[in-house]
Amino acid sequence: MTSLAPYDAVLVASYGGPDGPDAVLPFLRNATAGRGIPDARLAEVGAHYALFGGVSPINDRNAELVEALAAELAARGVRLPVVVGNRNWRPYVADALVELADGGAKRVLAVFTSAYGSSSGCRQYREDIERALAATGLDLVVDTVTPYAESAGFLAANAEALGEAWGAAGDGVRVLFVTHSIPLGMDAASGPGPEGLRYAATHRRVAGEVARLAGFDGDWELVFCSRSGPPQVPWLAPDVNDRIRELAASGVTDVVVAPIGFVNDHMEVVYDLDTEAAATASEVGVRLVRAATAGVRPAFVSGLVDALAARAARTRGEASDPEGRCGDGCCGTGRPRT
Ligand SMILES: CC1=C(CCC(=O)O)c2cc3nc(cc4[nH]c(cc5[nH]c(cc1n2)c(C)c5CCC(=O)O)c(CCC(=O)O)c4C)C(CCC(=O)O)=C3C
Ligand SMILES: [Fe+2]
Repeated sequence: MTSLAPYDAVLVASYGGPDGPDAVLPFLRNATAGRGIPDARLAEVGAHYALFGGVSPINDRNAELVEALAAELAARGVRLPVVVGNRNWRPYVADALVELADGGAKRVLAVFTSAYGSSSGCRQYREDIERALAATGLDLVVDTVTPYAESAGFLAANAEALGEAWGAAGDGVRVLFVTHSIPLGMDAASGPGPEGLRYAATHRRVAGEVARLAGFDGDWELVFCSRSGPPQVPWLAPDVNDRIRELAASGVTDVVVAPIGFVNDHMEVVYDLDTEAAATASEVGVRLVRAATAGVRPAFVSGLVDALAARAARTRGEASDPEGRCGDGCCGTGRPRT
C-alpha cells in the first residue's frame, strides 16, 4: 500500500523553458543571470529556440510527466495534487507553491526533473524552493527527494530505450551515453565528500549499469553536450560532436546516442542531439540512432512514485536508512546571482 503521508501535495520542480517567441529572451536572461555566459552563446541558444517557434518542448513533456505521476499515484490509491514549478520560466516554483497552499496543502514533497546530484541539477532546485518560500511567506513545509539516477526505475527505463535503439542500429555500433556538460569546478563540488566529482562518476556508473541491463556487450563511452560559458573555463569533455567526428575517422559507421543525463526530450535533446549531433553524424557519414529518454515510461514513472513513497516513509520514521536529505557538503554551492 503506497502512502505519501504526511505530505498532501507533490511539486515537480524543473528548469523551465519559453512558451512562445516573446518568452525566449526573458527566459534566457533568467537562466543566465550572473553566470558569465557570453552574449554570443545567448544569441546562439536563442536561435535554437527560434527553430522551434520559440517554444521549448520541456513544458509539454513535464505536463505529461505530471499527468503520469498523478495517474500512477491514483492507481495506488493516493489522490494528491501534482504540479510543476520552474526555476527560469512560468509557472515558477513560487506560483506552484501558492497554488498548492491555496488548495489547502501544508506539507509538499518535491521531486526534480533532474536525476543527478550537482549544483545545477539538485542544489539550485533546493535553493529555488527556499527562495520561493521566503518570498511568498507561505506557511508550508517542503521536503525533497534525493537524486534518483541510480534507482531501479530510471535504470530500467533507460535500458529499455537503449535496447530499442541498439536493435535499430547496425553491427559494431558504438554507444555514446550523453549528458549535459558542466564546469569541472561544478563537478568537483558535486560531492558528497572532499573528493567530489559525483556528477561525472554517477553518470559512469549509470552508463555501465544501463548497458549491462540492456545486455549490450559492445563498446560504450560517456560524452557531453550543451557546453557553454567562457572558453577559458574547463568543462567536462569530450563533446558529442567532436567524438562523432573522431569515431568516423577511425572507421565507426553506427552510433547510438543515449541521453541518460536527461529525463525527457527538452531542448538539449531535440536541438543539441536530434538537430546538431545528427547533422554532425550525417556530415561525416555516420548513422546515428538516438535512444529515447525515460520520459513517461511506466518503469520510470512507477520508480519515481516509489522514490516519493520512500521519502514519505522516512519522514514518518518508518525507514531505518538515514538517507533522505542531501548533506551539507552535497551537490556544490550555487553561484550567487547578481
Ligand atoms: C546539469 C544541467 C542540466 C540537467 C539537470 C537539470 O535538468 O537541471 C541542465 C538542464 C537544462 N538546461 C536548460 C537550458 C539552459 N541551460 C543553460 C546553462 C547551463 N546549464 C547547465 C547545466 C545543466 N543544465 C550549466 C552548468 C549551465 C551554465 C550556466 C549555469 O551555471 O547555470 C542555459 C543558458 C544558455 C547556455 O549556456 O546554454 C540554458 C538556456 C534546460 C531547458 C531546456 C529547454 O528549454 O527545453 C534544461 C532542462
Ligand atoms: Fe542547462
